[in-house]
Amino acid sequence: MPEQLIKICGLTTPETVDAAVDAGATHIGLVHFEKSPRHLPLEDAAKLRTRVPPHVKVVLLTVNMQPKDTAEALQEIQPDVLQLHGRENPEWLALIKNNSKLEVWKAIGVKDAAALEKSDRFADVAHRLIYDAAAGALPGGNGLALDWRLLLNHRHKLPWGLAGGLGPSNVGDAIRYTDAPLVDASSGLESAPGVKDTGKIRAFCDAAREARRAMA
Ligand SMILES: O=C(O)c1ccccc1N[C@@H]1O[C@H](COP(=O)(O)O)[C@@H](O)[C@H]1O
Repeated sequence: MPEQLIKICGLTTPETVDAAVDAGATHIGLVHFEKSPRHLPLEDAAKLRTRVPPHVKVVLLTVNMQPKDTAEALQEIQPDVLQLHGRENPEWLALIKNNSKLEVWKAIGVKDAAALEKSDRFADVAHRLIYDAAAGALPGGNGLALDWRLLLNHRHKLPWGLAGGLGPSNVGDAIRYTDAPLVDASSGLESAPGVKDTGKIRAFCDAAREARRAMA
């Protein structure tokens, strides 16, 4: 049975990082994007990063960040993965991929089948695509789900993950319906914007693993 990959994103406190690790998240996400309620200054992100054991991967999420600032963030936080969640183009990803050992993930806002097809242009320059709802008030983290039916007949050219509006009550359906190898959640695990709920983190991880187990 393949391991269900689970990313808990937008963690901002030591308690919630520990809760995600204890609940069995495979990836934890730190957001460095000032407009987000989950934004972490570099110094705070670097401190949280040190709590994460080596078997859990740290994903740094940025949005349209300039190369110089990106280099500084990578140097300070030393993530395992860089998730680009804005309008970054394939050339920009190629530059990062060719100049570092980082895994590079590209978020794709999926509003229709054409958007999904267009994501193929990242096939050679990303290690994974994260399919999210199209941008709302923020480029992501809006709690909006994409139309999962769009994913059903798509031929994935590289590893992928499902994000957008996932929480404890729908992650099982999402996995059963789309067979997503990785599920990624943020606002659905909060009691208020930017405030993660450790009970929801645990329930999300349990539900995701249970759905995968039942499909084996
Ligand atoms: O979480 C944010 O604030 C955020 C800001 C800018 C870009 C992406 C952001 N979050 C990511 O968006 C998806 C979906 O989030 P949600 O579960 O619908 O809240 C996920 O990858 C978040 O990490």
